[in-house]
Amino acid sequence: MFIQIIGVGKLKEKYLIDGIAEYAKRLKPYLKFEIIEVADEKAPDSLSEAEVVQVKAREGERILSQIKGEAHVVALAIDGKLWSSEELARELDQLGTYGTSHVVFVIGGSHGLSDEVMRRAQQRMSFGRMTLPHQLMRLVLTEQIYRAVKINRGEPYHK
Ligand SMILES: C[S@@+](CC[C@H](N)C(=O)[O-])C[C@H]1O[C@@H](n2cnc3c(N)ncnc32)[C@H](O)[C@@H]1O
Repeated sequence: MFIQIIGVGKLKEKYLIDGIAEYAKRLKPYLKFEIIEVADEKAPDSLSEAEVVQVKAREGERILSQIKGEAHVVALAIDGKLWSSEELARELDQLGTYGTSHVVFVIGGSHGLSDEVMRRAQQRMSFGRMTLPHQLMRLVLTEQIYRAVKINRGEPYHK
């Protein structure tokens, strides 16, 4: 299986870069894994509602331009469906079983994902009702993908 994560903005914090690199390395024997960073839209801190929609739309265009037609897209959204680690593992397993070999997880920028990206997504996954910084979300998601792989292979990992 080929799994991609698309995130907005360049990762800056060393601890996040190192953490993601560690899980990417652990994933390597099991599947093809890639993180794509699209540019974030430079904007002042205080924006009107219309400006926020515009920022999300521009970032959304960049995200959509990176998604291949056949890819199964999972958008990360606070109000999405809550999945346990076992459910994520099962979803990936089922997708693979029924012929979907390319899964793209999409994480929004600081204002979230555009409606266009949400419409492209086949599924919306929530990590709970708390808002996580989008860059930290990349690390948490990468670890959960690794956990899912270990669950599906029945291999030992942290409980
Ligand atoms: C800082 S959050 C954006 C917050 C924005 N107000 C919103 O409601 O989407 C940036 C991105 O991180 C992801 N994210 C943050 N917390 C999440 C959570 N608890 N579950 C799923 N995704 C989350 C989402 O993709 C979100 O678009």
